[in-house]
Amino acid sequence: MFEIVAVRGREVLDSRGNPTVEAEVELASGAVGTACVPSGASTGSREALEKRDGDKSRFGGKGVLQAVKAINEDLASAVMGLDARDQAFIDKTMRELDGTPDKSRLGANAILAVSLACAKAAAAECALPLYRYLGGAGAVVLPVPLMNVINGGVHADNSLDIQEFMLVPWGFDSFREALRAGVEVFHALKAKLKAAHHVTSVGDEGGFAPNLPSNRAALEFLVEAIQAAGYKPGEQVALAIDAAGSELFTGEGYDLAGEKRFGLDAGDLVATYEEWVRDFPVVLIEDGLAEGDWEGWKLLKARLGHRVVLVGDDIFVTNPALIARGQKEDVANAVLIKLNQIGTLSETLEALRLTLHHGWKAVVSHRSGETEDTTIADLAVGCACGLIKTGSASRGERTAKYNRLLRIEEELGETGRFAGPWLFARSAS
Ligand SMILES: O=C(O)[C@@H](CO)OP(=O)(O)O
Ligand SMILES: [Mg+2]
Repeated sequence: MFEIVAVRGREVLDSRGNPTVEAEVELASGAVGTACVPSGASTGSREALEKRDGDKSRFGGKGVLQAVKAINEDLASAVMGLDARDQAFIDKTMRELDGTPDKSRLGANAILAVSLACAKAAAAECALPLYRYLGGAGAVVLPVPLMNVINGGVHADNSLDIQEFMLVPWGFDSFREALRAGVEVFHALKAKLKAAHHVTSVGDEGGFAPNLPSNRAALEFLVEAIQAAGYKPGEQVALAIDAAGSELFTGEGYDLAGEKRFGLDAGDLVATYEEWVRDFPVVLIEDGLAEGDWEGWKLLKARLGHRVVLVGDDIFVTNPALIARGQKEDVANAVLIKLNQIGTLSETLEALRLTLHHGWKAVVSHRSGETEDTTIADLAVGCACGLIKTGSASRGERTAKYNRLLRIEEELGETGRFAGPWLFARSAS
């Protein structure tokens, strides 16, 4: 009954109003799995390739009809008849059919959509929720949400250099309470920004996008908002940033243009982060440096690795080979996990295994261009990694993931465990 009998692709829209790919996989039993793929703006150069039509007469060239065609023709005939539970074999078959290292012939967007739809169809046929299908009996850990409440960089039209300022509501007993605290801080932040005559329109991931005079000002606002909402900064709600270092790098140095600081070297930037970590409850820094600056990353790890979670996004692009190199060269202690950076579920699971087995942390992540698809919520619970990054609580494509986690927590009942307390305890020790 797990035999794949039909595969359909279609062009749908993402949260930025750009086209993206959806796939449906149908099994002999009639069970159907549907998956949409997201799309990034601050992409790593070594990410698997998202295929776009380039035909300017449709969506300014961003259409995905070629990827849809690849699903309906090439991928459909390759996976038809296979057992949907054989995820690794299905993904290997699609990879080999594509034949390129970056999945550029058929498109990583096409391949990932089919890969995820297979898993969802198989889970449905097993009558299991996706997180249980992926993670088995141990899938009981609810992740700490990294809530991006101030947007800058390429995700917003403002002067902030740092792409994401996030809340880390970890000092709570349940995901529900942690999310509530994050949302209350979000509202307190809005009131504070308004009172200071800043705009409260939101960026791509639903965080506010004010024109603050400096990155420190953003951190100050956040600490004040945590207090105004009645929480203890650091202990209950900590802070995190994604500097998106590759976007700050000009080829010669790093620019914090909003602060009028230009041509910084890695040492200057690391010193700046050290000051922020000293003065604010910043517990996690993602992409502190550019993807090619491995020496800079080593410096960052040596200086802050003992007390801060240092997450590699563009530098690793969810690629097992790059993660292995990063572990060998000791450049970070955590990895951002994005399904569409690598392009299949199996390779994503391999990246997760490699990361967690090495004692590093993994953060399952959305993209800045998202859809209503909630796969990452189930993946975060399924792999029990304890951390998810999926934006703020003011846009439907982000709340879809949070709401899915609320439902999973309810379903798990007393057996569910929120990761916050042990993450906090480990960082405090
Ligand atoms: O840099 C990031 O981590 C992501 C998601 O927040 O952004 P994008 O999807 O634009 O790469
Ligand atoms: Mg990032």
